[in-house]
Amino acid sequence: IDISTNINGIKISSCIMNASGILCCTEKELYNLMMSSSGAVVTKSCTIKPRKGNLKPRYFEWKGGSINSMGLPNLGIDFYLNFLEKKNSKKPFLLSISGLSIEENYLILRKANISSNMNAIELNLSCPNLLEKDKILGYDFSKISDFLENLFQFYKKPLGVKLPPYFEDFHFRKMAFILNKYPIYFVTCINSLPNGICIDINKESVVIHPKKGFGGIGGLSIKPFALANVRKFYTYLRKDIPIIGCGGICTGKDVFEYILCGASAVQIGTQFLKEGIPVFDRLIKELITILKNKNYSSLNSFKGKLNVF
Ligand SMILES: C=Cc1c(C(=O)O)[nH]c(=O)[nH]c1=O
Repeated sequence: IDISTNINGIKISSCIMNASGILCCTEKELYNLMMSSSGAVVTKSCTIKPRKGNLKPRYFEWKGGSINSMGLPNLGIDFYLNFLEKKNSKKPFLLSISGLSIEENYLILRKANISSNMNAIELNLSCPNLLEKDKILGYDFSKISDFLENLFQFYKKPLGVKLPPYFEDFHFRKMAFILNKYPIYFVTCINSLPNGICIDINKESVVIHPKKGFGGIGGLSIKPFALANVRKFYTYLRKDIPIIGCGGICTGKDVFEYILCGASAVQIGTQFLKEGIPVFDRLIKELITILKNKNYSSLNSFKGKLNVF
């Protein structure tokens, strides 16, 4: 049973990897991922300078998943480029970047343009936890269009994008139309659902400190929306743009559902934080059991073949 995948030439031994942001910020975390069964290593979205992130509590788990307003804590682009230079592993690395402004993204990309050891950039267009005033870039179609137009003038290396969830067909068509104009290496759907709140009824309060308790929702409860985003982009994107699914994956069955919707690989966020490194071996085992029972030999046997009535 082959559960490897190929993202535009990047061969990934197992289609299951970590999601950006989860246990992938420090040298130790990146090393652990590099040595794990995660098919690739996705780094914490980085900025030009190190950031401490938001005040705590900034993460909370509930039965439906997680809420976070981390505020982009990371060690800065130079740390991640340096880690990539000195790593001695063949495992693919996706370097996630999330500048606080278009200009900062250009600065970071110019630095990344020099590095040879990363397999691709995952350009985060969907951080939901910046200041109230900041819109989610992924929802500003004209800004994105201009940004990508300028970006691809100078950035010629593999680059994919991480998108926020969309909910209307028009938005999927609009975003796919923009992305289809560029050499986009992959699309990761979705980032957390923006600006939810979770409540503690004993304290009669919100559960996280930043932004009056509003934060990105991840985990189990967002899976239906994430599957829908994968399916929509699988329908509207150029066939040569692979999709990486992300959102609420807890079991091998969930992984199967994403591939059925058209994903070529998946990323594990909240469940990875809950379970740690062993989550990858468990999901691989569960997925292989499902493929065996269904007599499928590889992902291509069923990828995108979701039946509709
Ligand atoms: C990069 C910042 C992000 C963060 C964060 O650092 O607050 N949380 C998310 O759920 N998604 C993000 O993209």
